[in-house]
This record gives sequence, structure tokens and C-alpha cells, in this order.
Amino acid sequence: MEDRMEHVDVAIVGAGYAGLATALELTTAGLEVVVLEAADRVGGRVWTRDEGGVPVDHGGQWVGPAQTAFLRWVDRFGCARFPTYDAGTHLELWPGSAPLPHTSGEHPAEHDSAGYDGLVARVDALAAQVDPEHPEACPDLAAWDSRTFEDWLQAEAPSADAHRRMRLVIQGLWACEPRDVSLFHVLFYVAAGGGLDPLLATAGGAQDSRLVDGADGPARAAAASLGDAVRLRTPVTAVVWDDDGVTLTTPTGPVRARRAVVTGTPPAQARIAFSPLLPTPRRRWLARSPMGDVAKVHVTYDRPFWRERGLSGQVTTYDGSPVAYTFDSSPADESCGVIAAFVYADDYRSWSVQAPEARRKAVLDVLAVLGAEAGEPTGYLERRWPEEPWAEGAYAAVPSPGTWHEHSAGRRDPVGPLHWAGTETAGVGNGYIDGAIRSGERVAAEVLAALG
Ligand SMILES: Cc1cc2nc3c(=O)[nH]c(=O)nc-3n(C[C@H](O)[C@H](O)[C@H](O)COP(=O)(O)OP(=O)(O)OC[C@H]3O[C@@H](n4cnc5c(N)ncnc54)[C@H](O)[C@@H]3O)c2cc1C
Repeated sequence: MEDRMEHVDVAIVGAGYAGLATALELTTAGLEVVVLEAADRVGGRVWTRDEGGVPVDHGGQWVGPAQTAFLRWVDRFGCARFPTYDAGTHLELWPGSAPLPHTSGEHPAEHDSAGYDGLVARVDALAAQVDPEHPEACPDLAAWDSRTFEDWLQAEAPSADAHRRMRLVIQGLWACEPRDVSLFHVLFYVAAGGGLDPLLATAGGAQDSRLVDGADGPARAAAASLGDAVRLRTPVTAVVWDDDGVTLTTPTGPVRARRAVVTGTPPAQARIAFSPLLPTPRRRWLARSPMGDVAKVHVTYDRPFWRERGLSGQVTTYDGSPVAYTFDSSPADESCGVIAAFVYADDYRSWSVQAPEARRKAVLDVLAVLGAEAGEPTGYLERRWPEEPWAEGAYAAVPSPGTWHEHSAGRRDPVGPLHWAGTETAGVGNGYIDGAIRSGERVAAEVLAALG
């Protein structure tokens, strides 16, 4: 066994953006690294597939101007960007009324959008009191983390419609229900993303643009530059560590490293058998950080027919449809039309257990508002993220109420030779590709300091 053991300076678990950022930094500093990736591709929660000649992003896809770490990578690897299609009329669907038209950056006056705007301002004002790089220093951490966002919303929402609007925001950003997340986590994440409206906005916001060849382009380019150091189909099943180093078990043999960096979603990390056990706060943090429930569905058409009617393809539903939001996700060359539809949380749970035909019908029924052509797609592609074995959900982990307060101390501090990266460990950009890259850069500096 000892003969087959590979020796490196640093072993990195996971070839998502965090793991790749770590590897690039450490390789540049002259260290020998391996990146052990369970899947047969790099990119993790960013997953671009060629679907009949069209690059389709089944995972993360958008980048906004505030996400400067990701933008640096986009430029570094020469990946072209283009603006998210945002022109034309957006539609809101409410029970018992015709679709309500509006344009980007505004809401229809109906259904208490003024009351909703007040809630957004209130969330932003509270979030300004959280430093995303030092969230545990917030004086109201205990009180805000003991309270579910639903509880806060019940108290603050001026109307049922304002409540309904804000519930959809929670679903859209965290892929959970307001009862599943604490007020504090919402405020932390909003602070980390630069404000609620910027997180929700298309032009100028987090959905501003896309990569022409897909969002995994920089990840693939980074992996190519790392060459043989990136090992696909190499899940790490066990990690034995002591003060001298770490031994990682993989199906292709053990790897011995002076230090290891572990990335990946909390449920994926929790499946690794660490010996000795990780400290209790770290295990509790992982165990109490479930992923969101979201399906991203792409429906393809021979052309973006909705644009011919002056529609943007953006539909927001408050009428009980399982689909919460749709976006025009057509390729940059407009060679066909693609709608991305999102199904979240409670709706995900009831929709995902239906038969495939019923799920498809439920999605197409919502798209009917874009025109009769919606019923005749050229393709229908579902990605149900809770079923993905190396993620178990998306977009990011949502610590359960109380978890920040009870278990966050030292949540990303090294444990012996083990270091932690991944978007869930980020301050700025938490939950996003940007945060994943920042976390890799932070942990690389930490490892370099530890190795002297
Ligand atoms: C549907 C969806 C939409 C999203 N939209 C956006 C968006 O528009 N913009 C944006 O910025 N972000 C978006 N995100 C979030 C973004 O994709 C993530 O924040 C980011 O990709 C996380 O990167 P990471 O490296 O931290 O983790 P991951 O991408 O999860 O990478 C971890 C890697 O570790 C591997 N792994 C796990 N366990 C093991 C093991 N035991 N051994 C070896 N390897 C292992 C996994 O296979 C994976 O490749 C979205 C995500 C999803 C799923």
C-alpha cells in the first residue's frame, strides 16, 4: 500500500470553482498539488452541456458587475460575455387576473408592490449591520438567527400580497421556504451580495450577463492549465489526519499530503469519513447546513418566438404554478430559443414526485402565456439538483435557524492539516461562483502561510 501512495504538498477535494482557484494559486506559488474530483467533469455546480449544438448551463450561469473575482477569471481565460436578454415586457401571473405586464427594474403597481418595496428597504437596512467577512461579530446574531424569516415576514409584511412577493424572493435566492431560513442568514447573504435588489436585478445586477460558451468555460480552462494534477472520477471517501499530514482514500489509491483543502457542499463533505472525527462545531455546522431544493428546466424552441410579441421571456408566478421564474436563456447567436424555468422548495417537493409527463406539462402550462408556440418545444431538459450525488441540492447551503449562532465559531478555521473552501465559506459572494473563487484564493493564502 505504501508503495502505491502518491505524495504531494496539497491535496484538494473537488474541482469546482473553489478547488480550481485553490489549485491555481498554490501551483503558481510552486507547490505540488492534486485535485481529486468525484465526477467525470470539472465545474461542480456549474455544468455546461452541449445540447444539440447549443451550450446550456444546467447549473450556475449568470455573472454581475459586482462579482469581480469571477469576472477576473472570465477575462483571464478569454471567455466572451453577452448581456442577459432583458428587453421587452415581463409578465406577472396572479390568481384570477390577466397577466400583469411590467418592465425590468419595476413591478406592476398592483398587489402591493409598494409594500414589498418597503420590505426590501427594511431588509437592506438590517443587512447593512452585518459585515459579510465577520458575520459572527454582528451584535444581533443570536436574536436574528433564532428567528425564522417567516416569523419576521409575518410581523413586518403590510399585506398578504407583499408577503407573497417576498416569499418568492426567498424561494428564488435560497431555494427554500421563509420558514426554513433564519432572518440572520438572509441578512448575511444579502450583505455578502451587496443588497437585495442587486441580487435580484438582471441588467447591472447578479443576472447581468452570461458566457457565450457557457459558465464552465473558465473552469475548463483552469483545469486544462493544471493538466494531470486534476483527477476526474476520483471520489475521496476517507480522510485520516494528524499533525504531520493527511491521507486521503480514493478508488485509485491513497494520496498523502502535507495539507488538504476540502471543498464541496456541506452534505457532500459530511459523507467523507474523517478520522479522527472533526471537532463537534464543524460537524454540527455541516449537519445543519442543508441544501436548497431547486430544479432548473430548459425548454428549447426553434426560435425565441416570444420576442416577436415584445415579450422578454421573464415570467414571475404568484398563482400557484410550480414554476416560480422563467428567463430567456437563448444562446448568444440566437440560433434557437431557450427558456430556463425554476421550480423551488415546497413546489419542488410536490412537482418532483410527479410522473415525467406531468412535470413537463406543468412547466409548459406556465410558458403558454408566451404564446401558442410554447406548447411545441424542440426539447425539454430537466436538472433536479437535489438528485445530483455530489451536490445534493443547490444553489448553496442554507444553515438552519440557530446554526449561525450555535455552531459558526471557527466554521472555516483549519483543523490540523485540513482547510476549508467552497462558496459556503465565502464572505463576499457567498453562494455564488464569485464567492467560490474568493474562497479558493483565501484558503490558498492560508495554506501558504501554514507551510511557511
Ligand atoms: C441551478 C443552479 C443555478 C445557479 N446559478 C448561479 C448563477 O447564475 N451565478 C452564480 O454565480 N452562481 C450560481 N449558482 C451557484 C454556483 O454554481 C455555486 O456557488 C458554485 O459553483 C460553487 O462552487 P464550489 O466550488 O464552492 O462548489 P461545487 O461547485 O459544488 O464544487 C465542489 C466539487 O467537489 C466535488 N466533490 C464533492 N464531494 C467530493 C468527494 N468526496 N471527492 C471528490 N470530489 C468531491 C463535486 O463533484 C464538485 O465538483 C447556481 C447553482 C445551481 C446549481
